[in-house]
Amino acid sequence: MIIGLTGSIASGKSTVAKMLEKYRFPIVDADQVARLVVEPGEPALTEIVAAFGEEILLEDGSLNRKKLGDLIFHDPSKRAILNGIIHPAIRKEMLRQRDEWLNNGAEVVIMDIPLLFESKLQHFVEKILVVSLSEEKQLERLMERNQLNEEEARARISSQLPLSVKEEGADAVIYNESTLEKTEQQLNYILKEWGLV
Ligand SMILES: CC(C)(COP(=O)(O)OP(=O)(O)OC[C@H]1O[C@@H](n2cnc3c(N)ncnc32)[C@H](O)[C@@H]1O)[C@@H](O)C(=O)NCCC(=O)NCCS
Ligand SMILES: Nc1ncnc2c1ncn2[C@@H]1O[C@H](COP(=O)(O)OP(=O)(O)OP(=O)(O)O)[C@@H](O)[C@H]1O
Repeated sequence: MIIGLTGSIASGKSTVAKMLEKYRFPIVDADQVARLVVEPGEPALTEIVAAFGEEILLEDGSLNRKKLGDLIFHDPSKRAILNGIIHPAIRKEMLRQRDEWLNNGAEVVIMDIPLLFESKLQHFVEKILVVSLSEEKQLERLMERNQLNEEEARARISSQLPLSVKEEGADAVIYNESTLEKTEQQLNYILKEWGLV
């Protein structure tokens, strides 16, 4: 079974993915793949420089992620340009990793895809698990984790679809509002319901 794990920025996908590792389910992580495909020498990085200029690189030739983030989270047209360059490469590598796990005999593969709904990738997966929380808590955790001010954090949140829309498209929802123990209990319940543990 292919499970799509999604949510919104800082809703707790990586936290839930870590809990899933305990069950030894293989995980394909879109954020990790997104870093791989922009390493120096990769064609996507060359295209990013062509679109955003040399000043998007750090002195060592690697991508200045902070600078690119500041640009694309404040400007939908720049975000669309970046997505157009990078998403095809991310998708290709994610499917390659998924197929590698399946060919090696995995029965369950978790695909952690933050933009599953925004990029209309529902057909990639058989079940969709959404990690949700209140916007208040999301803002608090995002500001804390990324050391952002409120305006920067709100720009990132509003560059994605509202969690209410994602919950409607989910097969199951985890509310990651309070303790990690409560989150893990919900996860265990869902895995049992789906016959996976
Ligand atoms: C803009 C970049 C360089 C900022 O890097 P940074 O290290 O600050 O953030 P990181 O990559 O850890 O992403 C954090 C979160 O931001 C959100 N996010 C990232 N890119 C986007 C996007 N294009 N649109 C909306 N939300 C996004 C996701 O929730 C993601 O989990 C980076 O996010 C990026 O390359 N984005 C484009 C690729 C992409 O769409 N990734 C999302 C998963 S497919
Ligand atoms: N139940 C919880 N209680 C307290 N802190 C939490 C809880 N769940 C997650 N966090 C913290 O909130 C932050 C966001 O969680 P996490 O990194 O798992 O989100 P994410 O959805 O993977 O984010 P992104 O989309 O940015 O990759 C992290 O700093 C994490 O440690």
